Amino acid sequence: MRAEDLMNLAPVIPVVVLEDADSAVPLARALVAGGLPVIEVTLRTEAGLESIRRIAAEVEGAVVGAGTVTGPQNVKDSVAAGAKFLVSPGCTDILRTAMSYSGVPFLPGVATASEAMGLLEQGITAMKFFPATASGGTGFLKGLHGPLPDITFCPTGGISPANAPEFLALPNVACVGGSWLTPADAIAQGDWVRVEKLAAEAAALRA
Ligand SMILES: O=C(O)C(=O)C[C@H](O)[C@H](O)COP(=O)(O)O
Repeated sequence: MRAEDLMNLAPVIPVVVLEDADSAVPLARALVAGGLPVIEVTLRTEAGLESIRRIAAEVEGAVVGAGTVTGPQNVKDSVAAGAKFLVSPGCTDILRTAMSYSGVPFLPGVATASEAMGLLEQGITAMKFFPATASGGTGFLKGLHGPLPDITFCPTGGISPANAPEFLALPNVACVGGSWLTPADAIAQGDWVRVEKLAAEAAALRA
């Protein structure tokens, strides 16, 4: 699968931060049931890799990937755990090389025209735009579409149900990412019904 194909699977990629790997499977099931099969589990917490492992092994229909990938070891560990894609907040030469050889699609993070051009020079055309609202939001993406029409973005960082439609309407946006689908209190309470409802609302953002 190419990164572009991954981005077309659903309008929203939930960015999930898990403190307890026991929450991973029911949480992922709720997201998939709501219509969001692509799930990014961040490596920010100790439970991240184990959560990826369990979702990859147990949740039918889920396409689980790793977020907060910042170096080659993260790439190796994530793929070994079963990650089907990789997402990074920014990109360095070392990280790009590791992701390129990972065998799975990846979305390297960029926030400037030069960063995007650096990746384009390497043949990379799918990128995360991060942090999206703080770095110029839809105005930035509209501006970049003129000179760099071949890049497709997944804006993440500051996206909400309120502003997601504006981003999704842009020709160079295939999907958005966000943490709003999996609120920390819902996870702590095991409120999977709420997570499924949030996912269903997000899935309907692009009919
Ligand atoms: O952990 C990572 O790899 C990141 O790059 C950060 C996340 O993508 C954002 O934290 C999500 O942003 P919010 O939806 O505004 O919470």
